[in-house]
Amino acid sequence: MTMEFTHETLGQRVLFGTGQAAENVASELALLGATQAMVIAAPPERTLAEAVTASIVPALLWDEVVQHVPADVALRAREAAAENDIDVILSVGGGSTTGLAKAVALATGIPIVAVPTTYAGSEATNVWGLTEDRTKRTGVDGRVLPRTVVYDADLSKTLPVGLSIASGLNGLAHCIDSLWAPRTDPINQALALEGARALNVALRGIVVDPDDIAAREQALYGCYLAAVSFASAGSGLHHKICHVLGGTFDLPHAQTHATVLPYVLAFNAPSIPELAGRLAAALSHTARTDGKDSLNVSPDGRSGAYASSGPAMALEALRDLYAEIDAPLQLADYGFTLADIPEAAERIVAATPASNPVPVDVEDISTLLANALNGSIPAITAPVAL
Ligand SMILES: NC(=O)C1=CN([C@@H]2O[C@H](COP(=O)(O)OP(=O)(O)OC[C@H]3O[C@@H](n4cnc5c(N)ncnc54)[C@H](O)[C@@H]3O)[C@@H](O)[C@H]2O)C=CC1
Ligand SMILES: O=C(O)/C=C\C(=O)CC(=O)O
Repeated sequence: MTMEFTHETLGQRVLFGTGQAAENVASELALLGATQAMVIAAPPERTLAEAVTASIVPALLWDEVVQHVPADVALRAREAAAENDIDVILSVGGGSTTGLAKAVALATGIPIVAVPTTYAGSEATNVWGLTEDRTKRTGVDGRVLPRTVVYDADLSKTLPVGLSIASGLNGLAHCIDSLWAPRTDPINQALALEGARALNVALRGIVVDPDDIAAREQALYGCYLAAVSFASAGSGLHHKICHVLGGTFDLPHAQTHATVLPYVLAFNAPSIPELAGRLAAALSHTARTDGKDSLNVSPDGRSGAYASSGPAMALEALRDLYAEIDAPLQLADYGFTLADIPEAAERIVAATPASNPVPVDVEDISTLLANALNGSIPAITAPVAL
């Protein structure tokens, strides 16, 4: 099989160290020559933000953070940045906080130093999102890619287990969607599969002991790889579904990603059997912690022990993980209703990339959403042609 692709790697500094966020933030701000910072942190993350900003330059604290970044919230933050001569934005929080920092950077070009406290991964992408008139718009712009990411596993220890699981599955969704997204290639697939392996190990560890720092570190490592693969491969069907559910129906981001993922995998996996086999290996509960494949799958996934049954194995492995970590399974739990399906399906089909490995129509998406509404993941029954 020949290989031909164009791959772009984003330039970013990553400082990874448990218990080292304050020190790393101070040194990164000094490196940027910052004189006046805007520290964006939502009220619940204020204590975390104070801990990591104890020894930095003068700072304006901004705490109006709203999920999916409503346009009016972004406007107020941009005005505050301009009025206060801000020359660096420091975000301390989840994807919503990073997202607001990106909205300011998009308009001003001010560099961001991101300190993530969830596993959403926004800190490692050049993707921005803004919501207005019940519609979430996303775009790609180099100005929003944080200059530096400071990862510190201590900061996610306070994330409740349920949210840790949902957020980690948001990361896993980046990995899985990257296997078929518009710019998928062997490099971002490799990053995505290693990200999936790390997140699988991490989430199983966090449910057993939320204070397990090694598991929290694996989660951050996995979510970074997930985000890098997603930024490179682009938004596939899964992200398009979640953007409609979040932007138009205001469903919670991480929980929506977590809930929808198995349904999208069941839909697309039969069309990517080799990659699905490698995904099954990555998600195996016997996956090795040293990153080496514990199952017999060849580099191109074709001649492995179960490449021919890869799609069913991948779905089974994902279900096994979901059962073990008590993952969310139905959209009804988050306010989505049967009456919402027609509008959602129309919007999703209009947004889905033509490159999706399975063509989608309104009927397919309505069925997928109806299954996700009530928590019935379809089995993969169709024979897979190799
Ligand atoms: N542009 C991109 O590449 C990406 C953007 N996003 C965006 O990020 C947003 C969702 O981000 P999430 O992180 O899922 O949610 P979030 O940032 O809204 O946080 C969820 C909740 O967790 C709390 N929280 C955060 N860190 C905590 C901690 N360490 N301890 C205790 N509580 C904590 C927050 O206060 C909030 O109540 C969405 O708007 C989504 O569109 C998400 C992924 C990628
Ligand atoms: O859906 C995701 O997890 C990734 C991208 C976005 O959420 C886009 C955004 O709103 O920032």
